[in-house]
Amino acid sequence: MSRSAHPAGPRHADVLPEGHHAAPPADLNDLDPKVWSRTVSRNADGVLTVGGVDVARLAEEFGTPAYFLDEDDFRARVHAWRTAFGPDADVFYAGKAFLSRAVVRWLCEEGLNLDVCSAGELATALAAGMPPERIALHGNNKSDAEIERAVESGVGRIVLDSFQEIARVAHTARRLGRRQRVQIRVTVGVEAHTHEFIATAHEDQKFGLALAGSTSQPEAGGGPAAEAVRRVLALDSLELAGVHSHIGSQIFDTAGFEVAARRVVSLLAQVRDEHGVELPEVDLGGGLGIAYTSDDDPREPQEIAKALGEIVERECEAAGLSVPRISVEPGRAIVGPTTFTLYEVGTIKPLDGLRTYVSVDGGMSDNIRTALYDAEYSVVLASRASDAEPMLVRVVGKHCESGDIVVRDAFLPADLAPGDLIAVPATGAYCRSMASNYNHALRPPVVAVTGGAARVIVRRETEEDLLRLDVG
Ligand SMILES: Cc1ncc(COP(=O)(O)O)c(C=O)c1O
Ligand SMILES: N[C@@H](CCCC[NH3+])C(=O)O
Repeated sequence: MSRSAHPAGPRHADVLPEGHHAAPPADLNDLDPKVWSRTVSRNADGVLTVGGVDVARLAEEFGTPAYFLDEDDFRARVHAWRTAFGPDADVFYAGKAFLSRAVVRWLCEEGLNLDVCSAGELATALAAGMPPERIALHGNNKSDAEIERAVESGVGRIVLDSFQEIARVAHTARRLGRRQRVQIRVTVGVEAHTHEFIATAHEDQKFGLALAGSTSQPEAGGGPAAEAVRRVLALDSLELAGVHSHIGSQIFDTAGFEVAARRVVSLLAQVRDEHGVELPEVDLGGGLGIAYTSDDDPREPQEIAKALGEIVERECEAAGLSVPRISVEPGRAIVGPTTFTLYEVGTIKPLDGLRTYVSVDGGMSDNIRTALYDAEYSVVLASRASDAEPMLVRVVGKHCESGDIVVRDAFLPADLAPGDLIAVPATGAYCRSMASNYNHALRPPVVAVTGGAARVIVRRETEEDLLRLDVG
């Protein structure tokens, strides 16, 4: 990897288009602790380091693009969620955000449970030794094979998503001579303030069973969810442990969770009235937001645990119910901030009066979130510090797609040059797990860094990997 000498960059007038209002940060070398994991800093030479290892060395050893995961930060976040919710609640890490065997082992060591939503995630969890009773299986279209594998291996809960699935899980459990613990996924009718594609509790979408009998009576409890409860309670091979609600993802305020908790508790009260049964569990899902840029203001686990605990307690008290065991399923909030993606800068193309396009050696194949959700990211020059003027940039990938954008709007120093390394923070969630081989890109490795040492936990794909699948 070249570390070229840096030619004088364009002048300020070239790099900040006239009339552009976004303000560059006071110091482009700053690392906002909101968006960077806890062991990230710059060394005396201004080079970004994580876990005591500098990015020049990391790039040399592991290449770019690559995801670098701050293991201490991951463990600290897991611990914070575990202690915030305490022994009377359960925290399930949502494996869809990022899953590997190392991650499963860390979760086991730190006492977390795991939410999986496919056979592949379940296989990874079991292969890495997660006790099956600590696994929950999700999915709106679980296959027979997935249901069978889950029941057979003894997962702690299957979250039922449709009437058809109730019958299918019951049938499989009966055939295998098991009594399967289940929850019912309820759609509570909350409009989460997030991107449409990642909001999951409004009525018109594919997940869950609606609580509402009609949209004008969201609290009525006379809808499909109540019917699902009736059906599950009538089946010997199913044990109804509780209800589940997940309102969406990248959510900052707890108001939506409060409404969800209230509606879920109203269903518990109805179940008690109708069936004389108090369901022991309520899962309020995941979805807690993280800081992708300095403008984002995420809540701490402690604050979330307190708010959710209080609302469930209050509602249960009002309904005369004993308080169920609460569980949550954070994915992004645990792994998102732990990781940054390191890229090498290639082509730099200033567009007069607009912005400068900075092309990197990855793109939408390692981070689809910008293209898919208009997600915002930040970026810094990582291989050196610079006191050059700020230049408005768009960081783009190398794919054949004009929407191949990694960071839509950001500032980098105007002396940026090909061969520099730049780092995009907060890429731990839904980047490697949603990575693709578009243009036959090789998916980047995930490298865990701690205590001055780095090790690959998911290796980089090779051309042989690509060709092995191509059997024609
Ligand atoms: C059922 C369920 N639980 C948990 C999560 C995790 O969400 P997040 O990573 O935003 O915490 C998701 C994804 O949105 C989900 O669908
Ligand atoms: N994949 C999405 C969130 C959906 C998570 C699963 N329901 C993201 O990157 O934000």
